[in-house]
Amino acid sequence: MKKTAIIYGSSVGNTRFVAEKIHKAIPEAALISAESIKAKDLEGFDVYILGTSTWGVGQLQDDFETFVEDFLTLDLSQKTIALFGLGDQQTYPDTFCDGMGKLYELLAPKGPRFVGQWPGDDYDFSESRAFKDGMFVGLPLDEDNEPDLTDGRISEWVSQVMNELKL
Ligand SMILES: Cc1cc2nc3c(=O)[nH]c(=O)nc-3n(C[C@H](O)[C@H](O)[C@H](O)COP(=O)(O)O)c2cc1C
Repeated sequence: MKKTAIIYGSSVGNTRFVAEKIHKAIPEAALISAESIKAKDLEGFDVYILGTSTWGVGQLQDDFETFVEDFLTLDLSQKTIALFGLGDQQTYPDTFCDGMGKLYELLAPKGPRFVGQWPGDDYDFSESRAFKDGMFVGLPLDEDNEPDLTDGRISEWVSQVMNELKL
């Protein structure tokens, strides 16, 4: 398997909880908290699975915001990136998982290959910066309202990402 890092930012633990589940599905990957890592220590990885929750109104999680500034200094042109995001579609239907969308917008100009785009049919939201050209840019998860759907979504998404990585 390509050398893979799962990197997450989490304020009250939901994104960490989900990152641990993704790690269970991909145990060969390294699991890293965004608050404890410098970008230069991540240069040796081929694939980054990046997860952030959304805070404020549509903002990146705090640790992830600091991390991503540093991460953007890396050459990402030969790297592959999969995104996952935590949000609350009931309380924030107009900014659902915007943090993941913002993350995508910051990374896209650096030219990585993105995998793990995900359909929106199964969600109930009005607007999301993470929903582009009819698909989510990564996997949205809602631990506040739909925790029972998380395991199934992760399992399907990880299979999809693994298949895309073989292409
Ligand atoms: C003050 C506050 C603001 C939030 N803003 C948003 C938002 O704009 N969009 C969204 O989808 N979720 C929003 N959320 C929901 C969180 O992203 C969600 O609870 C998430 O699971 C938290 O993950 P974490 O514990 O990993 O940080 C907000 C939650 C709080 C408490």
